[in-house]
Amino acid sequence: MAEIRLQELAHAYAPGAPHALKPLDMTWRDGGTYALLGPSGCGKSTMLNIISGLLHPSEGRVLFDGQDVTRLGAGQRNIAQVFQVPVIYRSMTVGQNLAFPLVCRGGPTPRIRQRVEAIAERLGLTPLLKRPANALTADQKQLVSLGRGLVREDVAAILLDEPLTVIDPQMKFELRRILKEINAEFRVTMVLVTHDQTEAMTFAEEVIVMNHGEVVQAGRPRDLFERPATTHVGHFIGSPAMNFLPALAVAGRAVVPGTGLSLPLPDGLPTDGLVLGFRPEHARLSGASGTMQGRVARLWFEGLDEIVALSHPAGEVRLRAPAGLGLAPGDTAAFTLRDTALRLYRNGRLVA
Ligand SMILES: Nc1ncnc2c1ncn2[C@@H]1O[C@H](COP(=O)(O)OP(=O)(O)OP(=O)(O)O)[C@@H](O)[C@H]1O
Repeated sequence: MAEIRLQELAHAYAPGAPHALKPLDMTWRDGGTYALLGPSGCGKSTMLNIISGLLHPSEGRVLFDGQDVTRLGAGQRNIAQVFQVPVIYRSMTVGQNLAFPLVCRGGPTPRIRQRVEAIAERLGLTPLLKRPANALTADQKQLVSLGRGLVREDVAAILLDEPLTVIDPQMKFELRRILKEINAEFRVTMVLVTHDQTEAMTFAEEVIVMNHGEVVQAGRPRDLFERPATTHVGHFIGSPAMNFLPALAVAGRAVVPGTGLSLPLPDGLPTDGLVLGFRPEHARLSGASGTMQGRVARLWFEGLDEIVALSHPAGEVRLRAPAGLGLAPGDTAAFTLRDTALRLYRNGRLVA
C-alpha cells in the first residue's frame, strides 16, 4: 500500500503531438479512494496506465512512497489492475483464478486458501469456487477479475478502469459498497476510472475531474458539488446540471438582468464573460414572486422530485421541487435562492 505522487507529469503519445495528459502535480494518500472522472478521450486511461506502468510518461515522475517508479514496468510496481472487460483464465476454476496471483508469488498453501476463501466470501463467489471460470456470466467473470486484484495483501494500489461497465445495475451499487468495505478494512489505495458521476461521487473520497487532458478540479464530492471550479464541472456534476445565466456588471455587482440574482464583483475583475450559477437543489419555488420569475416550459419526474424548467428572457433554469405542486407548462412561477448558493464565473472559471 502506498502514497502515490505525480510530479510535473504529462504525456504526449508522439514527439511534438499535443498532450493527451497536460502537466499536473498530485498526491494520493496511502489507503485513500480516488476517482478519475471525465468524458471519453479526456485522458483518464492515459493517467491510469502511467500509474500502473503500462505506459511511460513523456514528462515528469511517478513516486510510490517517495520512490521513483517512473521507468519501472507494470510487473515491478506491485499494482493490481482491473479492466472494463473481465480478464479470467478460462481453463481454471474460480478458486484457481482467485489464487493465481498468490500461487505465482509462492505463498504457503493454507494461507492462500484462507485468503481466497475470505475474498470469495466478500464478493459472494463462495458457491462458485469450484466452477470452471469459463461457464460464468459476464457479471461473475468481472467479480472474479476484481477478486484477483483484491486477493493480494501487498499491492501498492488497486487501479480500476471502468470495471463496473459490464456489471448489472443492481449489482453495481452492491459492488461499490463492497469495494468501500474492502478499502476500509485493508486500507489499500484504490483509483477508479469512470465517466459516470454517480459512480465517482459515491465511491471516492476525492474525485479528479478531467477534460481535454487536463485536471479541471480535484476535491471531495461535496466541494465539487458546492463550488465547481469551472462551468464545465458544474455541467458535468449534478443532475440536472448547475444553472448558468449571463451577467452584466452594474454598479460594482454582477447582475442577471430582469432577476434578483446578483453578487458583488471582486476588485479589479474585468467585466466581460461574467456568468452567475446556482444548483437546482438550492432554489425553492415561491409562488408568483421571488428572486426570479419565469414561465414553466417543461416538467418531468426524477425519483420523488419534479424537475421544473423555467424560461426567462435571461435563459432557462431548472429547479428541483417536491412532486405534486400542480404546476403545468405555461404557468408563471418564481423561486427564491438559498443565501450562499450563488457563484460567479468569468470565462468559465470560478471567481466568487
Ligand atoms: N495509444 C495511443 N496513441 C495515440 N493516441 C492515443 C492513444 N491512446 C489514447 N490516445 C489519445 O489520447 C487521448 C486520451 O485518451 P484516453 O484513452 O486516456 O482517454 P479516456 O478518458 O480514458 O477515454 P475513454 O473513456 O474513452 O477510455 C485521446 O485523444 C486519445 O485519442
